Amino acid sequence: MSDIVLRGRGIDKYFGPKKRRRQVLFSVDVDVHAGECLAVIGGSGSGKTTLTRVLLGLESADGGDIAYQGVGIADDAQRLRRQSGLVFQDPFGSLDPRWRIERSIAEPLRLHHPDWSHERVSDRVAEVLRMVELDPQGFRSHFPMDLSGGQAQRAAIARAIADRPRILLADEPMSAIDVAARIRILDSFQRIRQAEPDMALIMVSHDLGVVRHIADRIMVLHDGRVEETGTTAEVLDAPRCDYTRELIRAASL
Ligand SMILES: Nc1ncnc2c1ncn2[C@@H]1O[C@H](COP(=O)(O)OP(=O)(O)OP(=O)(O)O)[C@@H](O)[C@H]1O
Repeated sequence: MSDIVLRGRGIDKYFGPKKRRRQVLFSVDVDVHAGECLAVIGGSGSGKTTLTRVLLGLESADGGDIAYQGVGIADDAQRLRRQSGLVFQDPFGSLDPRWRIERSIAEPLRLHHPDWSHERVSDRVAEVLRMVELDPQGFRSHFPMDLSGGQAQRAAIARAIADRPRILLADEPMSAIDVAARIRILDSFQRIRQAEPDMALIMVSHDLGVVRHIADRIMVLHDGRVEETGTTAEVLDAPRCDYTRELIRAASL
């Protein structure tokens, strides 16, 4: 398989004050390969969000090692932050309500590439808006409040990928969006993956239909422990664990 871009070994995480400390991740091992979509699935509270935040250095781990492109993230957190994009459940939380969409997408580009001309920034904004099927002509001058939830999520995705991240984390990106609008978001992710074949996509999702559609591999978490990891077909069509079978059965109800 392709290169490992992010590797976690023995990741432990605790929450809470000293006396009531509760462990939420138990010695989790995870590899994320360049260019793949790794889906992280599991019941509510199983640790999906915590694991992905720890992997990207947004939260500290209490045990274990995480390396980005072979370098421990404790020594180089800045580089990982800069080379990762984040998409969350609520798109309006990622877009400043006072800014037009153009500015929300352009701002990180200007920050990271002070040498880029106005035209170059503007061209990249248009390019990423087209990737998520938002016509730059109209949408670049809209404010978030002018957009539907699905459009706002696609604008948030455009913002997250504008600077060509090596890793894109999408945490339940469709769960707050109407069912009818979800397909365009999935299409946007597919288009981005084609345009950026080395970018790794880590997708946290409850929706096994979405996962089957987009993921190459799946990691199943249960109460902070890895139940199984395998290709999408292995995990969804021939699960090895009872817990995975339960998740699949529940999803088909
Ligand atoms: N900041 C925090 N402080 C204390 N406990 C936390 C914090 N964040 C998460 N937890 C706890 O850690 C456990 C794992 O939470 P996490 O959000 O990672 O699970 P999840 O699988 O993403 O859940 P969901 O699918 O409901 O979003 C849960 O018991 C949660 O209550």
